[in-house]
Amino acid sequence: MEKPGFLNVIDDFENQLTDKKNFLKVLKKHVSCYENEKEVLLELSNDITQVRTKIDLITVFSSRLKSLFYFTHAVVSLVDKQQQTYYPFLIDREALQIKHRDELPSLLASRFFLDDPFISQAHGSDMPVSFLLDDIIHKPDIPGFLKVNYECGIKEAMIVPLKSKMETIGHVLMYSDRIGAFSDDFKAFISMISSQLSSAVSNIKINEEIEFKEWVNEVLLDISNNLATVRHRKDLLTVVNAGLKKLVKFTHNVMTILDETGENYQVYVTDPDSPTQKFPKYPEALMRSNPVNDGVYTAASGSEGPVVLDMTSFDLDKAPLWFKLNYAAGAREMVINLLPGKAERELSFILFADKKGTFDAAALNIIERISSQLFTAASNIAANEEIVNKEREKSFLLNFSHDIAAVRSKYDFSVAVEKAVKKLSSVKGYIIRLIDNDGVTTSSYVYDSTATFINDPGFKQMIATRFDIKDGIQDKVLCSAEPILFITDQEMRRPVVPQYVRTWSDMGLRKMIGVALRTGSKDLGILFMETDVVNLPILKGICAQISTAISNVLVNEQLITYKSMLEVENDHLKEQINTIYNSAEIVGSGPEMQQVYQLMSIVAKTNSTVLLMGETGTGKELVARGVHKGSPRKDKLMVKVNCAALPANLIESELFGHERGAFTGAFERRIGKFEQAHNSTLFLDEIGELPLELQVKLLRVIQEREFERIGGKTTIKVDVRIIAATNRNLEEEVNAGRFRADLYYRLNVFPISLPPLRKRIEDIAPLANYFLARHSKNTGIKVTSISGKVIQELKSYPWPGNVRELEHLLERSVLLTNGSTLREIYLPKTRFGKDLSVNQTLEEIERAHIIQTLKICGGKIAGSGGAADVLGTPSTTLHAKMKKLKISKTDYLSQAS
Ligand SMILES: Nc1ncnc2c1ncn2[C@@H]1O[C@H](COP(=O)(O)OP(=O)(O)OP(=O)(O)O)[C@@H](O)[C@H]1O
Repeated sequence: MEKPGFLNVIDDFENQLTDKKNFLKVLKKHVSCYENEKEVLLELSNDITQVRTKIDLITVFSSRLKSLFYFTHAVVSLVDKQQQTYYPFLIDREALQIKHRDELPSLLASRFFLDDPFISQAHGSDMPVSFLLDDIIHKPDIPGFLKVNYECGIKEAMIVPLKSKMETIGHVLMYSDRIGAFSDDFKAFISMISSQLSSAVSNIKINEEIEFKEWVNEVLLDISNNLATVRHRKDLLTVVNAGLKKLVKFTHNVMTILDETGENYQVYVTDPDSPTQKFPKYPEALMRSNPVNDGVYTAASGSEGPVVLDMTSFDLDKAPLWFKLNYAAGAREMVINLLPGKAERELSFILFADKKGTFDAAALNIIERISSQLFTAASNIAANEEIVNKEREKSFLLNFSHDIAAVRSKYDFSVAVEKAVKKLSSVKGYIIRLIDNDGVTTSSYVYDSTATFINDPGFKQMIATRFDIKDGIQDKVLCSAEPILFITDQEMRRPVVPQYVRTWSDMGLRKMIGVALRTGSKDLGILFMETDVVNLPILKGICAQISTAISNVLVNEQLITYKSMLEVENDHLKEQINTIYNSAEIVGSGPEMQQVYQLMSIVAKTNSTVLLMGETGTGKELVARGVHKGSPRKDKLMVKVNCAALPANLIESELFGHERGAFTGAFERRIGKFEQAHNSTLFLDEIGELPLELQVKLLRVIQEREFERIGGKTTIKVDVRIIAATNRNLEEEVNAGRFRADLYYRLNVFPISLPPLRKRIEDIAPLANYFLARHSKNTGIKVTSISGKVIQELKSYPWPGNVRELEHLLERSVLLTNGSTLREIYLPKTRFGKDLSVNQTLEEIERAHIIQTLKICGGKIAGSGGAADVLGTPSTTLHAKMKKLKISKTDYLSQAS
């Protein structure tokens, strides 16, 4: 191998071969110099082959080479063949002459073109090239680092090409602040080690590449591990960026998602460090839905893998808002990658950089690898979000159903709805319209009281107006099982625009969702709400519950109205009862009579026919008068006809009147009771006694309210209210053929049964006192009280003649009494069969009384009207007593005495 150092020695040697002595001296010196150089070269060679890292190589330069030659510092640059550039690869920072210059970091990060006037002098050459900086520094396109070196005092530079397989892979750039540093020796020496240096550099580069790849893999693995734990969308980019920022020099990023239609995309998740956050329009950009054919997204669709976009090449005016904001934040290059994998809705991953050329092949490779991990993470998040959403929906609807279950009034309802709807964060306003009773219009029921526009005159008018259901909007909602979305702008283009749509437009309500409110198949109304985001399951759940609540509130409101109506009516009835009770002087306040009063008050005001039933003397006529007095006819006298009192032919005339000469003895025209009772009440007492032939005539008057007098031709129309009374069982009379069924049904419109006195023992004392007071007042006999013994006796008596019998008994007894207290009562003997003797034992009296009562009750012991009932004792007690007193059927089923 030829060694330039050795040749130099020969040259020197040749020059100095002047004499023999000198020759040997020179030879010796040069041989030792050569030996020394050889040794150095060998050592250096050894060192270079040991080089594994940049530091090893730096040591070669800084200690080994510097011990042989003078230079200030050396830099190894590498060539990027593809881009035709070179860039610093290895520097000895300590020795660097320009280490304190501000430009250093940017110079170290820069790339320089191979055709610049500096490197082009040596690139492609096999030998080192040195030159004075003064000679080239003023040339155009001189690289910046050379200028800085020059400014720092560097005077000379040497470029040593590094070659591998005939190709220049880089250069050693050596600098010196002295002219003449790069001697031929130096050049020859560095030439000799240049191929070793090239191998060392390539080894370092390969090592570095391997290490870098391993590191990238490690970082990606880290990201992947961390992504596996991400459950929430908001954490997604934080986790990704923590690793990705180590690998790619992007500034920030964002992910987008397509909507259900596949025609629009919007932000899925943003980088928490995005510089666009500072812009006022940031929230709008977050919410905005952008068409996929907006020019930017279009560039990515259809392409497999990441697409790099030069942001400066877009027309900003036409670009989507998010693009403008990112541009304004300094982004100049972006890469957009549609996430691989089958997702329901396409996701994209977008990264921004402030410098063009940031996203090189290596960066794109990493972005592509991250994208597939992102897809898996997003799928996990989507699954998690679905679970969380379902849970949230469930608990939301549960809370709402709790609130709604407590709703009783419209106010409660509006509070519950407002609370629930406000939780659906995106709702800007809502209104519930209910279908009116006419079934063809709707009216506002409740609306969002917190909305900003509620005081607007247009809104006020909208809630005060009834709108036709068939307006193309409301009917559309009511015909649909699903919520319907109305875009206000589109609806405004209808030929006929409903007034409320204009109000939506004026209020800035852009998108209105209409949902039918119905229970079962019955439509109640519509919920309109303005919202961007609709959670269909929640909306449907809310509407189902709202519908139930509305129908409950409406029913409740109706009940409250009815209740207050009933209360008013009840008060009125009570008043009427009092009037009737007082004016008719009906005595008795026991439950049986209370019921009678109740019925009287209900029927009094009407024109209904009343049928009074009850034993003789129970007060049927009194009640008839009470009903009349409580009726609007009270100002006219009630007319009474006793159907039992007259023979059939006379009753007819009595009822309908006759014309003169109608029959023998009819000397004058007679006005019948029906005519007399015109505009008043006709009381037909003892109706059960009415002869059958007259029953037909009566039936006609009752049905047609018209009749003719006997012998008369003109039909007389009357307005008569009929109250009939009987002590017979009319049903039995009908069955026996003695009473016409049709008349019975005509009369039995409003039956009132008067209880016998024995069934209302509690009324006996008040009645007795009442009659006593009345009688003593009428007769002037001052008997003012009744002894307890007498009251007891009165209570024990069965009163077959009822109140009338009591009234008469009191009359008689008062006449026979001395003193102011009635102490003796003269109950009819016949009822007990024989006089009660003072000689009788209590047991005998009791036995006789029970037998007598059993006889009156026809042998009936238990049940209504039975002896136990009359005696006011439980039937079991009566049975026991009868057994004890040896009362058998023969005692009471024989002829009643
Ligand atoms: N609850 C009462 N309070 C005061 N007096 C009463 C009461 N019930 C009946 N009387 C009196 O008893 C008598 C008989 O009553 P009333 O003529 O109304 O009975 P009635 O059922 O129509 O009898 P009849 O079937 O025999 O015609 C009357 O003098 C009446 O004033």
